[in-house]
Amino acid sequence: MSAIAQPYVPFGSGDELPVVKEQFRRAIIAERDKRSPRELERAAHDFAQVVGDLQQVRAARTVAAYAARASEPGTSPLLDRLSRRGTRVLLPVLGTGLQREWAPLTSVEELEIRAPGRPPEPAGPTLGPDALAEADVVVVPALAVDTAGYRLGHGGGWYDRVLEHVRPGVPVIALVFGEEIYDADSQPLPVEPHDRRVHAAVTTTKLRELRDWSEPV
Ligand SMILES: Nc1nc2c(c(=O)[nH]1)N(C=O)[C@@H](CNc1ccc(C(=O)N[C@@H](CCC(=O)O)C(=O)O)cc1)CN2
Ligand SMILES: Nc1ncnc2c1ncn2[C@@H]1O[C@H](COP(=O)(O)OP(=O)(O)OP(=O)(O)O)[C@@H](O)[C@H]1O
Repeated sequence: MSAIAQPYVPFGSGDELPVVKEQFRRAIIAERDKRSPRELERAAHDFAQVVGDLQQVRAARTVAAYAARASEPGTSPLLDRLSRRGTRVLLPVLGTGLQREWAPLTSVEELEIRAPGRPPEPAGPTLGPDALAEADVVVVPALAVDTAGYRLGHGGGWYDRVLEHVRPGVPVIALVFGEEIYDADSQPLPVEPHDRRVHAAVTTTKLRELRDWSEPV
Protein backbone atom coordinates (compact mmCIF):
# COMPACT_ATOMS: atom_id res chain seq x y z
CA MET A 1 0.00 0.00 0.00
CA SER A 2 1.32 3.47 -0.79
CA ALA A 3 1.29 6.02 2.04
CA ILE A 4 -1.17 8.70 1.01
CA ALA A 5 -1.36 12.00 2.90
CA GLN A 6 -4.12 14.54 3.33
CA PRO A 7 -2.40 17.71 2.14
CA TYR A 8 -3.63 21.04 3.47
CA VAL A 9 -2.99 24.57 2.24
CA PRO A 10 -3.65 27.05 5.06
CA PHE A 11 -5.44 30.14 3.76
CA GLY A 12 -6.92 33.33 5.17
CA SER A 13 -9.41 36.01 4.26
CA GLY A 14 -6.87 37.98 2.22
CA ASP A 15 -5.98 35.07 -0.05
CA GLU A 16 -7.13 34.65 -3.65
CA LEU A 17 -9.38 31.60 -3.43
CA PRO A 18 -8.88 30.45 -7.06
CA VAL A 19 -5.14 30.38 -6.36
CA VAL A 20 -5.62 28.47 -3.11
CA LYS A 21 -7.91 25.98 -4.89
CA GLU A 22 -5.25 25.41 -7.53
CA GLN A 23 -2.67 24.69 -4.79
CA PHE A 24 -5.04 22.14 -3.24
CA ARG A 25 -5.60 20.53 -6.64
CA ARG A 26 -1.91 20.17 -7.32
CA ALA A 27 -1.21 18.72 -3.86
CA ILE A 28 -4.10 16.24 -4.01
CA ILE A 29 -3.26 15.13 -7.57
CA ALA A 30 0.34 14.51 -6.42
CA GLU A 31 -1.04 12.16 -3.74
CA ARG A 32 -3.36 10.46 -6.27
CA ASP A 33 -0.43 9.84 -8.57
CA LYS A 34 1.18 7.65 -5.88
CA ARG A 35 -1.42 4.92 -6.33
CA SER A 36 -0.36 2.00 -8.49
CA PRO A 37 -2.56 0.78 -11.37
CA ARG A 38 -3.32 -2.27 -9.24
CA GLU A 39 -4.48 -0.18 -6.28
CA LEU A 40 -6.60 1.94 -8.60
CA GLU A 41 -8.20 -1.13 -10.11
CA ARG A 42 -9.03 -2.59 -6.74
CA ALA A 43 -10.41 0.77 -5.60
CA ALA A 44 -12.62 0.97 -8.70
CA HIS A 45 -14.18 -2.39 -7.80
CA ASP A 46 -14.71 -1.21 -4.23
CA PHE A 47 -16.40 2.01 -5.40
CA ALA A 48 -18.69 -0.08 -7.63
CA GLN A 49 -19.61 -2.25 -4.68
CA VAL A 50 -20.44 0.65 -2.34
CA VAL A 51 -22.30 2.75 -4.92
CA GLY A 52 -24.06 -0.20 -6.54
CA ASP A 53 -25.41 -1.35 -3.17
CA LEU A 54 -26.93 2.03 -2.22
CA GLN A 55 -30.67 1.78 -1.93
CA GLN A 56 -31.16 4.99 -3.98
CA VAL A 57 -29.00 3.58 -6.77
CA ARG A 58 -30.81 0.23 -6.75
CA ALA A 59 -34.11 2.10 -7.07
CA ALA A 60 -32.89 4.49 -9.80
CA ARG A 61 -34.05 4.22 -13.41
CA THR A 62 -31.37 6.69 -14.54
CA VAL A 63 -28.01 7.39 -12.89
CA ALA A 64 -25.76 10.22 -14.06
CA ALA A 65 -22.14 9.22 -13.52
CA TYR A 66 -18.74 9.93 -15.06
CA ALA A 67 -16.06 8.04 -16.99
CA ALA A 68 -12.86 8.36 -14.97
CA ARG A 69 -9.47 9.65 -16.06
CA ALA A 70 -6.40 7.67 -14.99
CA SER A 71 -5.89 8.67 -11.34
CA GLU A 72 -9.51 9.51 -10.50
CA PRO A 73 -11.73 7.15 -8.51
CA GLY A 74 -12.39 4.57 -11.23
CA THR A 75 -15.88 3.92 -12.52
CA SER A 76 -15.62 1.16 -15.17
CA PRO A 77 -16.81 -1.61 -12.82
CA LEU A 78 -19.63 0.66 -11.61
CA LEU A 79 -20.72 1.52 -15.16
CA ASP A 80 -20.66 -2.20 -16.03
CA ARG A 81 -22.62 -3.13 -12.95
CA LEU A 82 -25.30 -0.51 -13.60
CA SER A 83 -25.62 -1.40 -17.30
CA ARG A 84 -25.93 -5.10 -16.58
CA ARG A 85 -28.68 -4.30 -14.12
CA GLY A 86 -30.59 -2.39 -16.79
CA THR A 87 -30.04 1.04 -15.21
CA ARG A 88 -29.78 3.84 -17.74
CA VAL A 89 -26.46 5.67 -17.30
CA LEU A 90 -25.78 9.23 -18.49
CA LEU A 91 -22.19 10.40 -18.94
CA PRO A 92 -20.72 13.88 -19.48
CA VAL A 93 -19.83 14.90 -23.03
CA LEU A 94 -17.49 17.84 -23.58
CA GLY A 95 -17.43 17.50 -27.35
CA THR A 96 -14.80 19.51 -29.15
CA GLY A 97 -14.91 22.31 -26.57
CA LEU A 98 -16.09 22.18 -23.00
CA GLN A 99 -19.79 21.71 -23.68
CA ARG A 100 -21.97 20.58 -20.84
CA GLU A 101 -23.83 17.74 -22.49
CA TRP A 102 -24.80 14.20 -21.56
CA ALA A 103 -25.08 10.99 -23.51
CA PRO A 104 -26.34 7.56 -22.56
CA LEU A 105 -23.72 4.87 -22.00
CA THR A 106 -24.03 2.04 -24.47
CA SER A 107 -20.96 0.06 -23.39
CA VAL A 108 -17.73 0.77 -21.48
CA GLU A 109 -15.72 -0.42 -24.52
CA GLU A 110 -17.33 2.25 -26.70
CA LEU A 111 -16.01 5.14 -24.57
CA GLU A 112 -13.46 7.21 -26.41
CA ILE A 113 -10.71 9.56 -25.17
CA ARG A 114 -10.82 12.43 -27.66
CA ALA A 115 -7.66 14.19 -26.47
CA PRO A 116 -4.92 13.42 -23.91
CA GLY A 117 -5.91 14.39 -20.36
CA ARG A 118 -9.61 14.43 -21.16
CA PRO A 119 -12.16 11.99 -19.81
CA PRO A 120 -13.45 9.16 -22.01
CA GLU A 121 -16.79 10.01 -23.63
CA PRO A 122 -19.67 8.19 -25.31
CA ALA A 123 -19.48 8.53 -29.09
CA GLY A 124 -23.18 8.70 -29.94
CA PRO A 125 -25.60 11.63 -30.20
CA THR A 126 -25.73 13.94 -27.21
CA LEU A 127 -28.49 15.31 -25.05
CA GLY A 128 -28.33 18.86 -23.69
CA PRO A 129 -27.18 19.96 -20.22
CA ASP A 130 -30.76 19.65 -18.94
CA ALA A 131 -30.75 15.88 -19.57
CA LEU A 132 -29.33 15.78 -16.05
CA ALA A 133 -32.90 16.38 -14.85
CA GLU A 134 -33.64 12.78 -15.89
CA ALA A 135 -31.21 11.42 -13.29
CA ASP A 136 -32.52 9.83 -10.10
CA VAL A 137 -29.00 9.78 -8.60
CA VAL A 138 -25.98 11.85 -9.62
CA VAL A 139 -22.46 10.52 -9.07
CA VAL A 140 -19.79 13.20 -9.52
CA PRO A 141 -16.00 13.24 -9.55
CA ALA A 142 -14.18 15.36 -6.97
CA LEU A 143 -10.63 15.91 -5.82
CA ALA A 144 -11.89 16.49 -2.30
CA VAL A 145 -15.01 17.24 -0.29
CA ASP A 146 -15.37 18.67 3.17
CA THR A 147 -17.82 17.53 5.81
CA ALA A 148 -20.12 20.48 4.98
CA GLY A 149 -20.49 18.99 1.48
CA TYR A 150 -18.31 21.50 -0.36
CA ARG A 151 -16.57 19.93 -3.32
CA LEU A 152 -13.26 20.74 -4.96
CA GLY A 153 -13.39 19.72 -8.61
CA HIS A 154 -11.18 19.73 -11.64
CA GLY A 155 -11.36 23.53 -11.90
CA GLY A 156 -13.53 24.17 -14.94
CA GLY A 157 -16.70 24.94 -13.02
CA TRP A 158 -18.36 22.25 -15.16
CA TYR A 159 -20.29 20.63 -12.32
CA ASP A 160 -20.98 23.91 -10.50
CA ARG A 161 -22.84 25.02 -13.62
CA VAL A 162 -24.51 21.79 -14.69
CA LEU A 163 -25.81 20.78 -11.24
CA GLU A 164 -28.50 23.45 -11.50
CA HIS A 165 -30.43 20.91 -13.60
CA VAL A 166 -30.62 18.26 -10.87
CA ARG A 167 -34.20 17.71 -9.68
CA PRO A 168 -34.86 18.63 -6.03
CA GLY A 169 -34.47 15.62 -3.75
CA VAL A 170 -32.09 13.77 -6.08
CA PRO A 171 -28.97 12.59 -4.22
CA VAL A 172 -25.66 14.02 -5.45
CA ILE A 173 -22.77 11.82 -4.38
CA ALA A 174 -19.05 12.48 -4.87
CA LEU A 175 -16.55 9.64 -5.26
CA VAL A 176 -13.34 10.33 -3.34
CA PHE A 177 -10.55 8.36 -1.73
CA GLY A 178 -10.79 8.27 2.09
CA GLU A 179 -8.01 10.83 2.63
CA GLU A 180 -9.90 13.34 0.49
CA ILE A 181 -12.66 14.05 3.02
CA TYR A 182 -11.73 17.20 4.97
CA ASP A 183 -13.13 18.25 8.33
CA ALA A 184 -15.07 21.47 7.64
CA ASP A 185 -14.46 22.76 11.19
CA SER A 186 -10.72 22.29 11.47
CA GLN A 187 -9.63 22.07 7.81
CA PRO A 188 -12.30 23.53 5.53
CA LEU A 189 -11.83 23.62 1.77
CA PRO A 190 -11.69 27.05 0.10
CA VAL A 191 -15.22 27.99 -0.93
CA GLU A 192 -16.48 30.57 -3.44
CA PRO A 193 -20.09 31.77 -3.80
CA HIS A 194 -20.73 29.60 -6.91
CA ASP A 195 -19.64 26.35 -5.21
CA ARG A 196 -22.36 23.72 -4.84
CA ARG A 197 -22.54 21.24 -2.01
CA VAL A 198 -22.94 17.50 -2.49
CA HIS A 199 -25.09 15.38 -0.19
CA ALA A 200 -22.63 12.60 0.44
CA ALA A 201 -19.24 11.14 -0.34
CA VAL A 202 -18.53 7.53 -1.22
CA THR A 203 -15.12 6.11 -0.44
CA THR A 204 -13.85 2.60 -1.18
CA THR A 205 -15.38 1.42 2.08
CA LYS A 206 -18.53 3.41 2.78
CA LEU A 207 -21.11 6.10 2.19
CA ARG A 208 -20.57 9.19 4.29
CA GLU A 209 -23.64 11.42 4.49
CA LEU A 210 -22.69 15.09 4.70
CA ARG A 211 -26.05 16.85 4.37
CA ASP A 212 -29.70 16.03 4.46
CA TRP A 213 -30.82 14.40 1.18
CA SER A 214 -33.69 16.88 0.92
CA GLU A 215 -31.42 19.96 0.83
CA PRO A 216 -30.79 21.59 -2.56
CA VAL A 217 -27.29 21.14 -4.07
N1 LIG B 1 -13.78 11.93 -15.39
C1 LIG B 1 -14.18 13.19 -15.35
N2 LIG B 1 -15.11 13.62 -16.20
C2 LIG B 1 -15.53 14.92 -16.13
C3 LIG B 1 -14.97 15.81 -15.21
C4 LIG B 1 -13.98 15.33 -14.32
O1 LIG B 1 -13.44 16.02 -13.44
N3 LIG B 1 -13.62 14.01 -14.42
N4 LIG B 1 -15.41 17.11 -15.20
C5 LIG B 1 -15.27 17.97 -14.09
O2 LIG B 1 -15.33 19.12 -14.17
C6 LIG B 1 -16.11 17.65 -16.37
C7 LIG B 1 -15.12 18.21 -17.37
N5 LIG B 1 -13.78 17.71 -17.21
C8 LIG B 1 -12.67 18.12 -17.88
C9 LIG B 1 -11.51 17.39 -17.73
C10 LIG B 1 -10.35 17.76 -18.40
C11 LIG B 1 -10.35 18.85 -19.21
C12 LIG B 1 -9.13 19.33 -19.90
O3 LIG B 1 -9.14 20.40 -20.41
N6 LIG B 1 -8.05 18.62 -19.88
C13 LIG B 1 -6.80 19.11 -20.40
C14 LIG B 1 -5.69 18.19 -20.02
C15 LIG B 1 -5.42 18.28 -18.57
C16 LIG B 1 -4.42 17.27 -18.11
O4 LIG B 1 -3.56 16.83 -18.85
O5 LIG B 1 -4.55 16.90 -16.91
C17 LIG B 1 -6.89 19.33 -21.88
O6 LIG B 1 -7.86 18.90 -22.52
O7 LIG B 1 -5.99 19.99 -22.42
C18 LIG B 1 -11.50 19.60 -19.34
C19 LIG B 1 -12.66 19.24 -18.68
C20 LIG B 1 -17.01 16.63 -16.94
N7 LIG B 1 -16.45 15.33 -17.03
N1 LIG C 1 -22.49 28.80 -11.83
C1 LIG C 1 -21.44 29.41 -12.37
N2 LIG C 1 -21.60 30.44 -13.21
C2 LIG C 1 -20.55 31.04 -13.77
N3 LIG C 1 -19.26 30.71 -13.55
C3 LIG C 1 -19.03 29.71 -12.72
C4 LIG C 1 -20.10 28.99 -12.10
N4 LIG C 1 -19.56 28.03 -11.34
C5 LIG C 1 -18.22 28.13 -11.51
N5 LIG C 1 -17.90 29.12 -12.32
C6 LIG C 1 -16.51 29.51 -12.73
O1 LIG C 1 -15.80 28.34 -13.08
C7 LIG C 1 -14.43 28.44 -12.66
C8 LIG C 1 -13.99 27.20 -11.91
O2 LIG C 1 -14.73 27.03 -10.72
P1 LIG C 1 -14.20 26.07 -9.58
O3 LIG C 1 -12.75 26.33 -9.35
O4 LIG C 1 -15.11 26.16 -8.40
O5 LIG C 1 -14.36 24.64 -10.29
P2 LIG C 1 -14.54 23.20 -9.69
O6 LIG C 1 -15.85 23.06 -8.98
O7 LIG C 1 -13.34 22.87 -8.89
O8 LIG C 1 -14.54 22.34 -11.03
P3 LIG C 1 -15.58 21.35 -11.75
O9 LIG C 1 -16.98 21.74 -11.33
O10 LIG C 1 -15.34 21.55 -13.20
O11 LIG C 1 -15.22 19.99 -11.32
C9 LIG C 1 -14.35 29.69 -11.80
O12 LIG C 1 -13.68 30.65 -12.54
C10 LIG C 1 -15.77 30.10 -11.55
O13 LIG C 1 -15.91 31.49 -11.49
